[in-house]
Amino acid sequence: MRDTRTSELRRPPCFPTRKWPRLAGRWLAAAGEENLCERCSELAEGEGVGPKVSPDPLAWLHSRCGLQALLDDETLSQLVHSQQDSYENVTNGGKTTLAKKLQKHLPNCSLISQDDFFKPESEIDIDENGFLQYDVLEALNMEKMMSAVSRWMENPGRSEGPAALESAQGVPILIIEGFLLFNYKPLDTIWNRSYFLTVPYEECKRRRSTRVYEPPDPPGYFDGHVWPMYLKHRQEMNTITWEIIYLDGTRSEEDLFSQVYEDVKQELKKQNGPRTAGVLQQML
Ligand SMILES: Nc1ncnc2c1ncn2[C@@H]1O[C@H](COP(=O)(O)OP(=O)(O)O)[C@@H](O)[C@H]1O
Ligand SMILES: NC(=O)c1ccc[n+]([C@@H]2O[C@H](COP(=O)(O)O)[C@@H](O)[C@H]2O)c1
Repeated sequence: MRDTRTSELRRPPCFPTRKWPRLAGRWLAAAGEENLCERCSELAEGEGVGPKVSPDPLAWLHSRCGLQALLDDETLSQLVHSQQDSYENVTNGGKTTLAKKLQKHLPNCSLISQDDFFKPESEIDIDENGFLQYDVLEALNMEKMMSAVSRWMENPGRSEGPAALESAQGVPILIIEGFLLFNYKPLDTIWNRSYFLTVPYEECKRRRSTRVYEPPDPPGYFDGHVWPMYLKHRQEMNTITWEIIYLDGTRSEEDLFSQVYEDVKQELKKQNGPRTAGVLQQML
């Protein structure tokens, strides 16, 4: 394979720029140039490799030219997934766990969870594979979530329970946790601190497989919808200009809590007034 070839491939939008040439090179090297038919070679050099959200450029090439993929599914799957090790993912990253622990330890702290604002199943779109499209902003009633944020801003602080009375002296803090916060423009200006929990593909998939959503994930849902949507949303986050603190979600719950707790305390020392912090998970 000529070295120049990978640099000529157009990067699918779902891959981070810095990783694309290496990934493309490894895929093509693994396929072997002799395995690419003439039409696929033309496509690779001309139109670019890969549909918008597929981690599977070779299969895409062959589907475009009418041939079947020459690599069997298992080999292709291993290849594709071996590239994801360093990818961050968002679902099951430990957002809720961390956010609840912070709320417990920070005085006068309120928590809003994006998960509470999913639309009913009857309003969720379905794609051509029959997958319900839950991992998109359109699946969430974001206007309702924004109303909850506005209500907190108008009257910061917890209103419920004796704990609120005990901690009423503390600076009001609002934690918003969710898997699609930084892609929602109306929230862009409200963050005082932004955290993004990341976990590698394999760990994310493992954690997701132990979790039961309503409705439960059908077979193939993680690779067919959840992961591609995550990659797409991460790509969109490339334009964000404010500081996001990335946290390795494979660290222990205690470690993660200590780091963010200390950081929030430092932030509180610097400024007075109501604070908002976003804990963006990771997906699922
Ligand atoms: N730091 C961690 N290390 C290992 N597992 C974790 C950690 N934090 C959370 N988990 C586990 O991962 C799963 C998802 O956690 P959760 O907090 O609900 O994630 P999210 O809100 O990001 O979807 C749960 O089973 C939880 O016990
Ligand atoms: N709460 C619901 O109604 C519902 C239903 C199906 C899937 N989900 C999943 O929830 C995930 C986001 O929540 P977590 O970040 O807590 O995992 C999405 O990946 C979505 O697929 C939620």
